[in-house]
Amino acid sequence: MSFVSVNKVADAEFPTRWGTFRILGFEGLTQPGDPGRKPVETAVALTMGDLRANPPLLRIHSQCLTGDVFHSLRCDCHDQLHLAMKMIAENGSGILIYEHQEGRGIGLMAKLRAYELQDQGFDTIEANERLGFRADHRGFDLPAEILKQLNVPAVRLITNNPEKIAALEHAGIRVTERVSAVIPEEPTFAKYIETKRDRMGHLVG
Ligand SMILES: Nc1nc2c(ncn2[C@@H]2O[C@H](COP(=O)(O)OP(=O)(O)OP(=O)(O)O)[C@@H](O)[C@H]2O)c(=O)[nH]1
Ligand SMILES: [Zn+2]
Repeated sequence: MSFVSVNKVADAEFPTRWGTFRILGFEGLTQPGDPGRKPVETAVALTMGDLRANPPLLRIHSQCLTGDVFHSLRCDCHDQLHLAMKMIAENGSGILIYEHQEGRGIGLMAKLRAYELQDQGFDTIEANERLGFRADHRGFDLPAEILKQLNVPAVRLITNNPEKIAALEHAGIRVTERVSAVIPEEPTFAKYIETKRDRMGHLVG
């Protein structure tokens, strides 16, 4: 287990365009000596409604400053984030965990350098590899610990990424259903989606 402890540090009302959530702040203290990990990792959970009746809808969203804030059309992140919030609000309950794993965990500056390489014709995986990274540096143990704190043993996961399902199951959270998170494609991110489908096994198209 990579976390010594995970603590809820805040719980407040959170009105949004799609409805009123609660916003919860979590701090996870990582195992000392865990290479490449910050001593404390944080994540935010937006929750709505009763989380215990059925396996709730869950979205784990990885930070994408360029998509989430600037609505970049290099990727589908912005629309996926808002689709998930809308789905949860329409369902009346669910959880969105927002993790600071910018650029699939390589960080913002490295992601921008990967953009430069993509502009030269490399796909997202090749660009990461040329910078000395793997295709994906994320782990999903913090969201799994947060779910345990929330007494949520099983979820209906909003994702196209089978790795997220495997990671949650491995961490002891049952995924009873996958809910698709496909966004209408823009020409500017067609190659991004194609690489996810053809090289990363994402369930799109
Ligand atoms: N390294 C890198 N990361 C990117 C790039 N574009 C977006 N990202 C990051 O990719 C992450 C989102 O991952 P995706 O592969 O789009 O989707 P996913 O979360 O694995 O799967 P879904 O649940 O289906 O959305 C965010 O952390 C983004 O910052 C890129 O060009 N290079
Ligand atoms: Zn993005």
